Amino acid sequence: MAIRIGNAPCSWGVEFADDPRNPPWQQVLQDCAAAGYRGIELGPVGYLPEDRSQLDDALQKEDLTLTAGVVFQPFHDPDGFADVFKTAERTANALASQGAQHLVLIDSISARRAPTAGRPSEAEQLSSSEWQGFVERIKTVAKMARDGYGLTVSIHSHAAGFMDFHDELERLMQEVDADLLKLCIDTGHQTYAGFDPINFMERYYDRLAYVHCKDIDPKIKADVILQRTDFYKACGDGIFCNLGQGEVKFDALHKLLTQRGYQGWMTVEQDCDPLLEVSPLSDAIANREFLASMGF
Ligand SMILES: O=C1C[C@@H](O)[C@H](O)[C@@H](O)C1=O
Repeated sequence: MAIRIGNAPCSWGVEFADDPRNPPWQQVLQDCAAAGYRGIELGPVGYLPEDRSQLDDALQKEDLTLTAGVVFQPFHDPDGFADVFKTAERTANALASQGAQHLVLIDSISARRAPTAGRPSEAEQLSSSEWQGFVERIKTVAKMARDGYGLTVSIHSHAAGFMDFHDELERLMQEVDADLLKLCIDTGHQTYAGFDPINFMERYYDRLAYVHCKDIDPKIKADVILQRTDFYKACGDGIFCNLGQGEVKFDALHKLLTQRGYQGWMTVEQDCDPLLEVSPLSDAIANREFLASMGF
């Protein structure tokens, strides 16, 4: 199996399954296939049909494979964990029923962290007991998905959550068993957080399970850091740009992945705000063409 390229519903602005601004899911599958991708992520569970045969038919119609799913939820919040766990189980079930391998865990955006996205030295830290609970909740979900559904579970750092900056990801890697928790590198979020995703990937290559491809506009990043802009405004300002137009070194990514013989999916994600003037289909086409020009 060579490197295969997929996309994800968030590139069409889909972040919450019940958001009335979401495009019809059939449209997303159709666009994704038309733009040249062979795989699609699940998106927030409940957006794509949870009925197995309905989803089967829809994927087959577009010649798409379901690749992975994210649990983008507040792992930092002990009071919300029952809901997080239920969402994770539904996601794991939907993935396993389609034979998708990857479950990706992401601590969602917190009001305590959004104001300091991109600025590790100013960001509020979890207390030591909060951190312990946070790690336990990640482990609990990972065990459920690995042992109950046979999935490969990885952590994904994300701007404005409590698993974002280099030291946090490093600490988690050290504290959680490699058999339980793998790594999903997101080239955009790690660049936004101020560290080099390719270096980190190289260091932890043995734990690399899956890759998300995003790019970051360096001028907008510099400006949001200087102006102390919060995460939401940074997204609205267009910090996540088309692949190849930002500072991520996709040539180095290609070199590393091919040298190491990476086999599996790599997913393009270009988060967009559906309230702005966006063109997900043309962005998806441009991103696929760019990756092809890099040898992917
Ligand atoms: O993996 C991801 C899931 C998305 O829904 C999220 O908004 C995005 O930033 C991301 O990296």
